[in-house]
Order: sequence, then structure tokens, then C-alpha cells
Amino acid sequence: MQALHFGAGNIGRGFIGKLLADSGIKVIFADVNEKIIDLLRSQGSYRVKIVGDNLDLVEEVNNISAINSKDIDGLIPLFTQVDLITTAVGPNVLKIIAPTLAQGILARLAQGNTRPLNIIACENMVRGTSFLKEQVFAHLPQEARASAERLIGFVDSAVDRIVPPVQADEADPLLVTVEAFSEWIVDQTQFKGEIPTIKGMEKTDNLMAFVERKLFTLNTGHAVTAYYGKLKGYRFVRESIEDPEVKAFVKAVMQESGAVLIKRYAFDPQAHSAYIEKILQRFANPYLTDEVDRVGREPLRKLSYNDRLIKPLRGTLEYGLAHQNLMRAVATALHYRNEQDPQAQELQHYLCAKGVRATLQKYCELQEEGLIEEIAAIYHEIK
Ligand SMILES: NC(=O)c1ccc[n+]([C@@H]2O[C@H](COP(=O)([O-])OP(=O)(O)OC[C@H]3O[C@@H](n4cnc5c(N)ncnc54)[C@H](O)[C@@H]3O)[C@@H](O)[C@H]2O)c1
Ligand SMILES: O=P(O)(O)OC[C@@H](O)[C@@H](O)[C@H](O)[C@H](O)CO
Repeated sequence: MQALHFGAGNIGRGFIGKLLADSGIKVIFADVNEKIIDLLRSQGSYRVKIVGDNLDLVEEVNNISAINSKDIDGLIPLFTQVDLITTAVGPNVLKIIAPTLAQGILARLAQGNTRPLNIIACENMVRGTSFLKEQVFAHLPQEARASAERLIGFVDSAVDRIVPPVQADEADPLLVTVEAFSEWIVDQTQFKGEIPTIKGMEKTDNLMAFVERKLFTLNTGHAVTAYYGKLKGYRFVRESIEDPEVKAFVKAVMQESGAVLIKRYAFDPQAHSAYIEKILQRFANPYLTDEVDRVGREPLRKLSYNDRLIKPLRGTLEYGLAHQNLMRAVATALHYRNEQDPQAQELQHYLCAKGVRATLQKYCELQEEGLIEEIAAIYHEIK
């Protein structure tokens, strides 16, 4: 079996590509980073370092190749050969690769290929593959849509493994360092044809519970660790979470979002509490060098209506639950500054020009006057 994987970055190489290759699947990486592609192609392998307590393991990933995703002439024929397409490019890039996917699907259909093809977006996003499907279908002519619907499975998933950016290592530029923990859960109801056997890929018919549990616990807490840590002058996630004040705040936020999840999905409160504790330990992993700016990246995405801060906050309103810490988390995120991050720049310009209330309306799509006033008051108090 062959798979085409878009995005040879941290998660692409350190998680999804590795699981696929470990399961005997030939993985073809497609990326816009020419340097990475050249190296992957010339080496035909790369190494993954897995770190944790009493663990310092280096594993080699073989049976791979790579192509520049801008090389359309080389890329499109691959769509007729593979049985699986995965992505780890970032939520904002899905709409950029959608036209290419549509072109590839059309080539496959034109060839009369009736083998099922499954596509899985592995992004931090609720139902990211369904979003990708909408984007791809928008580029398919009407007459191709019924066949695509019948033959192409768009499978939503939840992905969890902390993989910080690659440290510059001249001796081994492809090396990725990852934590031992990993979780990849797919919606088994959305596959076409036989579900491939991939070690480490778990199947469920209740994906939303897993996606929200992960995004609104780990990623909510991670974002707060980054934004509060940045405000306190920390550079690394570990330094930030080791500050007792940050840790207490992060835990309180995760408990508030947890109350929403427990109510919505009937999770066992004790098991959820253990899940939170385990996540706090993962943030403090002494073997990972993860910067608050990576975790806080793209704050407008993180502050959007369905993402890790606002959706849990909306959940507390829906169920009449406490939300003081979530409001403070949003106010803290609004203070995020990073000159290298265009979204952080846009956020600060808008805040400066229009003020906090207009910012909450525009980017978070909040409408509740009382809530907006309370967050604005906390924002100014933090200032
Ligand atoms: N790093 C983590 O800890 C982690 C964990 C779970 C989920 N995720 C999610 O995985 C996704 C990828 O994150 P990452 O940390 O690997 O990011 P990354 O920046 O390391 O990797 C993204 C890769 O996509 C490539 N890319 C960009 N535009 C492209 C295009 N048009 N075509 C092909 N490739 C393109 C980039 O060159 C880069 O190599 C994100 O959605 C992220 O939220 C990350
Ligand atoms: O990738 P983002 O920008 O959505 O979020 C940053 C981190 O919280 C995230 O990458 C985590 O490390 C990851 O989700 C762990 O599974």
C-alpha cells in the first residue's frame, strides 16, 4: 500500500509518516520546503528521537520518498497510485492544497480507477477533513461529484503528540524529536472500502467526543501556558508550566473546559481529572524543547469561534457553568505579541485601532454584551 502525505513537518515526519511507514506503507511526502524534500528524497529515510523518562530511543523511518507539492506534473499521477492521502500542513493550508487534491481526484476518476481512496487531515481542528472535503468539492465539476462521493472517503481524525520544531542539527537535519505519548483516532464511519490496518491508528464511531476532549483540554491548556507564559517573560513551555501560578491557572482553565466536556459527552469526572494531570506532566516534559511562540502561533485561529478558547467558553454559557478562568484565558490571549507572527501582528493592530470589544466581536465572533464587557475589563486589568 502507498500513501501520499502532505506536510513533512513536525507531525508529518514525527508522527503520521512514521506510523504509516512502521505499518509497511510506502510514504511519499509532499511539501513546499525544497530543502526537506531534497533531503528526504536523497536519503530515502530519516530518524525520529523518542524522549521521556528512562527513554532515549532513536528509530529510523524507511520506505519513504518525497516530492515538491508545487511539482504538479509529478504529483498528480501519484493520486492514481495511492490508497491513502494524509495531511499535516496546518488548518490554514488545507484550502491551499484543496485545488491540487481536486485535480488529483479528477485524474484518478478519468483513469477509470474505482479503488476506494481515503483522505485524512491530521490537523488541530474540529472535523478538519470535512472542512477539506468542502474545499475540494468546490473545485470539482458537478459531474464528478457523485463518483467522488462514492469512491473517496473523507475521514475526520484527532491527533495528539507533542512534536516541537526540529532543532538545527547539521549532522542530521531531518531528525525529529517527539514525546513517547501518541494518539491518532479516526472516524471509522467515514472510510470507503476496507479500513487500512495502521499500528497506532485507533478507530471510533464517536469521534467528536475525542476531538473535543483533546482540543479543549490539551490545546486549551497549552495555549494558556503559552499566552500567560509569554506575558510573564518565559520562552519555553516547560519554564512556564513550572511556574506554580501559571500551572494553577492552566489547570483551572482546563477544569472549566472539562466541566463542559463532562456535561456534553458524559465523561467520567475522575478519568477526566486524571487526563488533565497527565497533560500537565506532558507540558513539563524536561526532554522536549518547545517554545511558547510555537504553541501560541496564529492567535487569531486560536481565538476563533470554534477553537480551543471560545468554544469551551461558549459551552460554559450553554450549560450555565463557571467560566471566570476561561474569560481570563481569552483576555490573556489578546495580549499575545510576536513580531514574527502575522496573526499576532494583525491582532495587536486591530486592538490598537478598534479596541478590545470590537476585537472580540470580529475575531471571536462573540455577541453577548455582558461577556464582552467582562473580558474587556479583565483585559484592561491585566494591562
Ligand atoms: N507539532 C505538534 O505538536 C502537533 C501535534 C498535533 C497536531 N498538530 C497539528 O499538525 C499540523 C501540522 O503541524 P506541525 O507542527 O507539523 O507544523 P509544521 O510547520 O512543522 O509542518 C507543516 C508542514 O507543512 C508544509 N506546508 C506548508 N504549506 C504547504 C503546501 N501548500 N503543500 C505542502 N506542504 C505544505 C510546511 O512546509 C511544513 O513542512 C497542524 O495542524 C498542527 O496543529 C501539531
Ligand atoms: O498546532 P497548533 O498551533 O494548533 O497548537 C499548538 C500546540 O498546542 C499543538 O501543536 C500541540 O503540541 C499538539 O496539539 C499536541 O498534540
